[in-house]
Amino acid sequence: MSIAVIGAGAFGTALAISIARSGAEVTLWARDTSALQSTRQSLRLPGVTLPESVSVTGDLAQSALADTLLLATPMQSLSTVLDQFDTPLSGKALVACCKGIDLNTLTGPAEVLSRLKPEATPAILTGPSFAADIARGLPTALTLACQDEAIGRSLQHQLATPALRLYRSTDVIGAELGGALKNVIAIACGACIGQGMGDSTRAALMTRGFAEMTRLAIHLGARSETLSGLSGMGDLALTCMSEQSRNYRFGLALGQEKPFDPTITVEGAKTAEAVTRLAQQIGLDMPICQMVHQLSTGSVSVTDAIRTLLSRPLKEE
Ligand SMILES: NC(=O)C1=CN([C@@H]2O[C@H](COP(=O)(O)OP(=O)(O)OC[C@H]3O[C@@H](n4cnc5c(N)ncnc54)[C@H](OP(=O)(O)O)[C@@H]3O)[C@@H](O)[C@H]2O)C=CC1
Ligand SMILES: O=C(CO)COP(=O)(O)O
Repeated sequence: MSIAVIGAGAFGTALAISIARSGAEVTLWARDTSALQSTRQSLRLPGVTLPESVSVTGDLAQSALADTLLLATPMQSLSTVLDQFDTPLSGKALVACCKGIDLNTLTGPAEVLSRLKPEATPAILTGPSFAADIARGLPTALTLACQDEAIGRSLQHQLATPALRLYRSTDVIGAELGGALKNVIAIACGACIGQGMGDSTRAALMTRGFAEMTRLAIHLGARSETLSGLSGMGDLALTCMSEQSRNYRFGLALGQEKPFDPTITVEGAKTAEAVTRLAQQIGLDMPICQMVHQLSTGSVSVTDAIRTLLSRPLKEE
C-alpha cells in the first residue's frame, strides 16, 4: 500500500517520518517544496531531517496515485486543498489529520471529505501527540476512526509503528469532535494560567470544558466513550497542560496580554467561533467555548471572562 501525506507542516512531516520508519513507501506533498528539497527539513518542524525514503513532491496529481492519502493541512484549508485534486479519488482512503470545525459548513473534517470527495472513504487520525514527539519516535497512542470497519482495520495496520500505537473506532464524529474541541479548552486554560490563576482554576476549566465537549458531541451523534478516550480526554489533558501546545501558548499570551505570532497555527480560535455559531443554531449551552471565541477576538478580557463564568446561576453538576 502506498501512502501520501498532503501538507508538509509540523504534523504532516512528522507523520511522513513515522510511516517511513515502518518501511512503507511515502510521498510528502507541500505547496512550496523549495526548503524541503534543499534542506530536507520543514520550516514548521526545524531540526528534524526527512529520511531518504520520503519522496517530496509539489505535484498533487502524483500524490493522488497513492492508495491512502493523509490530509495534514489546517482545518480551514482542507476544502481548498481537496478542491485542487482534479481526478476522482475513487477507491482511496482519505485520512483527515486536522483538528477543527470548518467555519463555512460548521462540520468536522470527515464531513468535508465526504461532501467534496464522495467517491473516497473518509477516516480520522486524532489523539494526543505533538509532532515533535512523533518525529522522535516517542511512544504515542492515537485513535484511527473510520465508519467502514474493514478499511479502518487496514488503515490501522498501515499507519501503526512499534512506537505509534493506533486504536480503532467507528465513531468518526466523536473522534473528530474530541480533537477539535479540546483546542478551545486549551486556549481557556492557557489564558487563566497566563493571567496568574492557579492549577485549581485549570482543573475546573478542563472538567467543565470536558462536559461541554461531551454535550455537543453526544448531541451530534457521538458515543460518550469516544470522548473519554484518546481523542477527547487524552488530547484534552495533553493540550491543556503542556507549553508545547500552540493553542495553550496562544491562551497564555492572551492572559499575559502579550502579542502572539499570527503565522502560528492555532486551530482552537476558529473552532471556538464555529462552535459558538453551532451551539446557537442547535440551542446548546457552551459557555466556555463562547467565552474563548470572545477572548480570541479581543471583545472581552480574561478577568471579565472568568467573572462572567463564575457569576452564572449555581446548578447541579
Ligand atoms: N503540530 C502538531 O503537533 C499536531 C497538529 N495536528 C493538526 O494537524 C493540522 C496541521 O497542523 P500542523 O502541521 O501542526 O500545522 P503547521 O502550521 O505546522 O503546517 C500547516 C501546513 O499546512 C500548509 N497549508 C496551509 N494552508 C494551506 C493551503 N491553503 N493549501 C495547502 N497547504 C496549506 C502549510 O503550508 P506552508 O508551510 O506553505 O504555509 C503547512 O505546510 C492541524 O489541524 C493540527 O491541529 C494534529 C496533531 C498534532
Ligand atoms: O493537537 C495537538 C496535540 O495532540 C497539537 O496541539 P497544538 O495544535 O495546540 O500545538
